[in-house]
Amino acid sequence: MSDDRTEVTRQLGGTRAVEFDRALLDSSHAADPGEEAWRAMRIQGEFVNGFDILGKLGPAIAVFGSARLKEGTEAYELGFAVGRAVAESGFAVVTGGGPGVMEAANRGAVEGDGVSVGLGISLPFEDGFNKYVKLAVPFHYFFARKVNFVKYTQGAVVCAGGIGTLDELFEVMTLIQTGKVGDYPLALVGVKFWTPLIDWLRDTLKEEGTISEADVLRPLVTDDPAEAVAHATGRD
Ligand SMILES: CC(C)=CCNc1ncnc2c1ncn2[C@@H]1O[C@H](COP(=O)(O)O)[C@@H](O)[C@H]1O
Repeated sequence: MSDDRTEVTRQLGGTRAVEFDRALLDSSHAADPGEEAWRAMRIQGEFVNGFDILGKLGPAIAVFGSARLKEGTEAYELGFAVGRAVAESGFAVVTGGGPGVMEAANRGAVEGDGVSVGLGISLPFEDGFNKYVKLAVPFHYFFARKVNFVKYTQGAVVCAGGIGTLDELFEVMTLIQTGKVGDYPLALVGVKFWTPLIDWLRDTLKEEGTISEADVLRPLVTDDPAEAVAHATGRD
């Protein structure tokens, strides 16, 4: 591993940090209550570090997408085009800093001469930041990281992904629906990928009365990275 990679992996905290995080959510309450109290300080530190670094970022767009869809897939190509278009629009690209579509978007940001940011998460099986992240912000807690994603971006482009991507999409949709964030445009890239989800929201959730039409209509769904970025940046 190169020195750079060693450094970013170190920033993510290594194995010990992963064990600490599991301990936070351990419902057997085996931990010493005194230690638990100190864990709260560590969480606080994560917010302080994120706010300190990202507060100086300027206009930025979040790009969410699969950790597993690698170079050679359509999703990677789209992620790259999205990252480049975000950078060329004068916005920083903020991803989860990992592999797959996140790497593609950071790579596009570098290609577009833009600011390339990764909000990394320490995971038992992950490998540090992808090599296109130029500003690396390490997190140990998903919830602290999600606050920083939304707080420091003005909109999001969501590419094809799995559980993590859906978590990020529904986090944003919940915050919008409940008025916790105001104007935060959302664009979904990949008509074939996202249409079944939108149909399910409309045909099942809206039909059952658990969401409203506004919730269904909110995200733009497109195959065109330029259109997605114009929407997320509020320039459409
Ligand atoms: C190969 C592998 C699984 C590595 C995981 N390494 C990761 N590194 C950084 N962010 C991640 C990672 N896994 C999930 N995420 C977060 O969840 C989303 C991707 O999860 P998924 O692949 O859709 O479910 C990303 O937008 C990212 O913010």
